[in-house]
Parts: sequence; C-alpha cells; structure tokens
Amino acid sequence: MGASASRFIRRVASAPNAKGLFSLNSRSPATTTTRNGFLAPSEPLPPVPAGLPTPSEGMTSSLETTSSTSSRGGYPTRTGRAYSNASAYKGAKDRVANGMVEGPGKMAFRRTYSSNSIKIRSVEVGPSSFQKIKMLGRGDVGKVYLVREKKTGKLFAMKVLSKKEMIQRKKIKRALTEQEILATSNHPFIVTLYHSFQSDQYLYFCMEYCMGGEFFRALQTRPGKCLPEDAARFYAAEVTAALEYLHLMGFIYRDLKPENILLHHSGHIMLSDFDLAKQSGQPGGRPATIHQSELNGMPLIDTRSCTANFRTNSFVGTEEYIAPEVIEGQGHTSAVDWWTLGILIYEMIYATTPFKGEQRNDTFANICKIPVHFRDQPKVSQAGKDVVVRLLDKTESTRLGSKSGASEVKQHKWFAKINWGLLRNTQPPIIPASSNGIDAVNFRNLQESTSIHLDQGSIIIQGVAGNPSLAGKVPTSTPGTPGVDDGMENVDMGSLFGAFNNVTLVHDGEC
Ligand SMILES: Nc1ncnc2c1ncn2[C@@H]1O[C@H](COP(=O)(O)OP(=O)(O)OP(=O)(O)O)[C@@H](O)[C@H]1O
Repeated sequence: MGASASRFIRRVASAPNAKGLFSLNSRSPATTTTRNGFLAPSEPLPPVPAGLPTPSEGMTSSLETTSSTSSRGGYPTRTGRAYSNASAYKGAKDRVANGMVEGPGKMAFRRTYSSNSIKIRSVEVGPSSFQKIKMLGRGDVGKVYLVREKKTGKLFAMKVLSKKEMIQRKKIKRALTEQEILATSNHPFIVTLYHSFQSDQYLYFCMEYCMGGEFFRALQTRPGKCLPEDAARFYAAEVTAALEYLHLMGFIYRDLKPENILLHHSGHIMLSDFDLAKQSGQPGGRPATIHQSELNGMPLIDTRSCTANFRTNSFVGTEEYIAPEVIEGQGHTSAVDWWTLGILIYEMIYATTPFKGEQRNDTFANICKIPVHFRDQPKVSQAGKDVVVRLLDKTESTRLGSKSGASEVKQHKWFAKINWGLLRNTQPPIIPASSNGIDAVNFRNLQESTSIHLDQGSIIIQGVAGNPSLAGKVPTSTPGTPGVDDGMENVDMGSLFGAFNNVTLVHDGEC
C-alpha cells in the first residue's frame, strides 16, 4: 500500500481515558433500490410543537469497547463508534413538511416527514428471500453484500452482522443503535432501511443500495484527491442538512468522515454507518427552540437545543476526526459533529486532514494544541478558511454550531451561495459512473474467505421484536443454540438480541 493510501488508514484504538472507555474505528459502503426519487429537507423546519418530552440533563457516561480497524480488503479506512433503541424520531418527523419538488428540467419526489411517511410492519422477508450478488464492503463484525430480492428483482445492500463477533467484541448495543436510527430516519441524505431481521447467527439490515459507492473512494479518484472549493461546499451543505436532521431527532452522529458518506446514483450523499451514534437520552430529542436570525430576522430552528445539556464520555470517533474535548475526556455534546464537519471540509479541499501526526498521540496532541494551518495551495477563499477555523474551534462553547446548531452553521457566509431549499435539486459535482447496479462499478473487488450463505438462515422472532402473528409465515428456530459454536452454547442470544426489531419499513409511495 502506498504512502498516500496508508495515510488514510485509521487504526481504531481501545484505551481507557480519564472518564470513560475509548473506541476508534473504520469503514466502507453499500446499499440499494430506489424509492420514489430524491430530494432533501434542508429548508427551514416548522416550529416544534410544545409538550415534547425533554431529555435528562447533565452528564452521562457510556462505556464502550472498541475495535481496531485497519484497511478493508486493501482499501484504506479509519475509525470510531456507539448505541441506541426504537421510537425516537416520530416526533421529529412530525415536525417537517413534505411534498414534491420540481427542479430544473426534472421532477423529483421528496421524502416526506409526516408521521405516515414510514409504515412499520412485521418483517415480510428473511435471508432466503434474497440472492447474494457480491460483497460491497466489510467492517469489524459484518459484511455488506449487494443482493437481489428474488420476488421483485430489486437490488439492495444487505449488511450482515455476526452475533458471535458482536458478543466477543461487545458491539451489541451499537447494532441496536444503528437499527433504531436507520429504522426511524426518513431523510434523503440518510441511507434508507427497508427490512431488519435476525437469524440464530446473524443480524440483517436490508438497506438502499448506494450505487455511487463511498465518497471516500470518489475523492481518491479526483485529481489531487481533492475537490474545488465550490464542490466541497456542496457536499458540506448536504452533510450539514443530514446532521441537522439527526440532531433534531436527538442523535449525535460522532463518526463523520468520507468513508461513511455514500453516494446515491444521482451523486447526492447518503450518510451511513450509525453504530457510533449516540442518543441524547430522550427518544425523539428535546424540543427545538426557535431563534431569530441576526442576518434577516427570519425564524431559525435551534437544533442545538434538541441535544442541549446532554454530554457523554465515550471515547469514540476516527483518529484524525476526533474533537479535542473527546481526547481530553471532558465529555462531549453534539458540537463534536460540527468539529468533524470542519475536518471534512479541510480534507475535501486539501486532500489531508489538518492535524495528522506521525503517530496517534502526535495527532491527538496536534488536535488539542495547534491551530489549524492553511497551505498556500490550493487557494481558498477567506470565507472558506473562516468556516473551517470556526468549526475547528478547540473551545466547544464558542465553536460554530454550539449556540444554535445547524442553523448557525448554515448562516455562515461560506454557505451564502447554497440554496438550502433546493439542495436536492442541485446537480452534484460528481456523478458516479453509470452502471446497471449489478456490476457495482463504483466498488472495489473484494474477496471473502468465508462466505455467508443467505439461504441457510431462518428468521428468529423473539423478545420485543417477536410478533406472534408471524408464526407460521416465516421459518423460525430456537434462539441461542443452532449454529452458535465456540463456547457460545450457553449464551442467551434471545435476551441479548431481543431488542433487535424484525421489521419491514414501507416508505412513501411504496407498497
Ligand atoms: N447502503 C449501502 N450501499 C452500498 N454500499 C454500502 C452500503 N452500506 C455499506 N456499504 C459498503 O459496505 C461498507 C461497510 O459498511 P459499514 O461501514 O456500514 O459496515 P460496518 O460493519 O458498520 O463497518 P465498520 O466496522 O466500519 O463500522 C461500506 O464502507 C460500503 O463500502
């Protein structure tokens, strides 16, 4: 592997810090099918109804183990992660408008945000409903496959996580968190979940297939491995819209990096990999408050208030993207996501992250101590440098976004050219190579030593996820015994994975 490639390898580390455990990580992409079209809700959100529950205040600390990560199949990666559960976003979804938007020369459908936009049903498929086509990516405890649903012929990305690995690496909570976020999110820039279910050995996430592959890989193939400032601004804007939505739902993402940004075939982004995300203690988040814009007096949603006063101590993230307050073990808030946005913008423009050191400790020391430095080339506007400096403010309380969240970031002058309401109708700077989907031209060729056979898995209906009405409709098996070996015979899989919901999610316009 070349030097430039190895530069991107983030090893995930596990080492206790002052107040919590510490975990770093890496990634790769995969997803599927289309829904009715594409468009994102980055326009100002309507006021939040009063009376929504408020989160517990004060500091919480979560203990999380970590994994180490290197490269995936020879493809550079980095690190970070966390956990959560299911009914969080309904409130947030209820707050947003929906509709159909007409863009220049074409019409696209916007995902809707009404409470009716996602219908949750008992799971209607199982592993054997799908035919495996190829492996798209792999992570610490799972693999992501391009699959075709036998009945409909539709393509999906199927993430398959090994229960045994999750137990051994203490990653169960993370999988539950990921499921909750995916199952409740309804945003054009967040990867869509269609089904989730479990067999005796695996958890399955059947997701939209992001045919454009990893944004990280797209960056690697650009001249100089970077983007012109205008293009960087476009992707930063889409990421900001996605973070705005997550914060509104009460989630802190905590693992923004190019490897976790997938590209829809249209070229728009789709955020993925939510196992490091953290729920702010309150399902649905805390009610947003409204501020008046200092620029034009318009009302602005304060997404910061949705996670306000929630601090967590987990040491998670990707080495070069970790915020100073995480390293220093002070606990952190949703402001960490604005820090990572600053690193992302810098990396998109300069093809490197700003604080990268020889060793991990050098990187951490740089993050905490040295100011961000801008090279002479490429030339970057003053506003571009300013937004990076403001996002990379080492003092969390004065960082851009720390007062009122996304609306504050969106108002920075660097984003003045962005039409937030039409972001989804804007032509993305990179249009992924077109493909029939099956050839997965935007993915590396990965070989797997041990293959997972989808036909051999039967769904387990159990715990809170269990639905008696499904008995007899899908093959079931007794949790905890068959196929689980190597000292796992006595592990009560039923209780460990009982909170993993077997569901089919029907999105607007689908049936
Ligand atoms: N929806 C998708 N569409 C296309 N490719 C995808 C999709 N989801 C994941 N992938 C591919 O699979 C790779 C691994 O996915 P992901 O990072 O979600 O797995 P993971 O097991 O959580 O990994 P990690 O250990 O880094 O958390 C991605 O980098 C990407 O290449």
